[in-house]
Amino acid sequence: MRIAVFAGDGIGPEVTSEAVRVLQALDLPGLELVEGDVGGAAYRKHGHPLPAETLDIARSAEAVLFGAVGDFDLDHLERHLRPEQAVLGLRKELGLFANLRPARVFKGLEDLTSLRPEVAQTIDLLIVRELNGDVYFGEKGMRTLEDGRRQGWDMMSYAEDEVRRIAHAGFKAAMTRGKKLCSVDKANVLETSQLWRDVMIEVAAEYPEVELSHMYVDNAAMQLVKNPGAFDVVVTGNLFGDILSDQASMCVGSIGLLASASLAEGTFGLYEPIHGSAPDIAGKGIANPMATILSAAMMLRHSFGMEAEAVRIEDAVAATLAAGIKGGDLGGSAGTKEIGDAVLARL
Ligand SMILES: NC(=O)C1=CN([C@@H]2O[C@H](COP(=O)(O)OP(=O)(O)OC[C@H]3O[C@@H](n4cnc5c(N)ncnc54)[C@H](O)[C@@H]3O)[C@@H](O)[C@H]2O)C=CC1
Ligand SMILES: CC(C)CC(=O)C(=O)O
Ligand SMILES: [Mg+2]
Repeated sequence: MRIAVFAGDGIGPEVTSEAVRVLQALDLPGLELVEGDVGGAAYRKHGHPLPAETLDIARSAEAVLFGAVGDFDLDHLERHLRPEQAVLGLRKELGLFANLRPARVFKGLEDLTSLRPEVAQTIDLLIVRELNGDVYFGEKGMRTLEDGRRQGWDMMSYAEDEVRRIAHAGFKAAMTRGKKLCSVDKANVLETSQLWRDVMIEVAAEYPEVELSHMYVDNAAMQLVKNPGAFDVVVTGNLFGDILSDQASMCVGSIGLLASASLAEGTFGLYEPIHGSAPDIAGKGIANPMATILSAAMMLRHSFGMEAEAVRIEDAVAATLAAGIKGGDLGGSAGTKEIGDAVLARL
């Protein structure tokens, strides 16, 4: 079990080390953890946020456990050298086009979410976000116009095959869950979204058991707060999925709880919390490591077929929360290590 561990910046190393402790406690056969530099930390050491040796480590592994990247002190750098390029680069280079972001309410947190408890407790949804296209990877630029105004642009585009493969990922996920797929787009104004919608309808014919619906992204943001229990699987593009998943995290209590898996066709995957490097709390030992610990559980399930071990981790996290052990993000006072200890004790 060769796992690449890329902790990154800010709270990345703090939350990743707790997830690593959990993996080590499981006594997994042949577990081998290989660390690599990413993000601002890698830029400071190697002059690049995603050095070639880091990419090699990822390619030599069966899975990547990723913390977070981002360093406001490096915002002056040219875009291709900024820390965030590490995670974008890994997603692109490794062909990780499907980003699975589950959100459900843990027992004991029903009244801590940003929703009414009776609304919050209905949430059990999965956002399937396309991860290799859209405005993040389209042609982009900045120029100064003749009249001196600056103009910036980022091209939004999807090719049919890119939509088709994420559509299949969405329908397949729906088949393992409640068989409802809501495709979120902005087809009333965007050509990209019209193509997206056309392809979703075409692929739906291969999954007659799944009920496909369509929703504009602005309405989806509203419904996520009004009636989140109505969603089962949401399939959407890179930008909309990025935004809606942060929103979904607050519907279930905190961004410190939302895990993710970034997948290609096979069993290889990159697993990371959905949050960033949180510079505002970095170095204080107060970040919630649960999202990263739950990402490790997703890794065991998907990349190594270890369902029982994944469930053990998820149960230990749930039991920790049910016992009232919470970080500051959930109104509690437990620190990063204390939460890690509590999860380990319950394993
Ligand atoms: N995948 C990645 O590596 C990502 C990187 N970023 C980068 O991270 C940096 C910070 O971005 P922000 O917009 O501030 O987003 P962020 O997700 O890092 O933080 C947003 C807010 O949530 C809080 N938060 C995040 N994770 C938490 C945790 N585990 N426990 C408790 N509180 C937590 C933070 O303290 C902050 O108030 C930027 O450089 C950004 O580009 C942002 C998102 C994802
Ligand atoms: C660098 C960003 C695109 C990362 C992010 O916000 C995310 O993937 O959720
Ligand atoms: Mg995001």
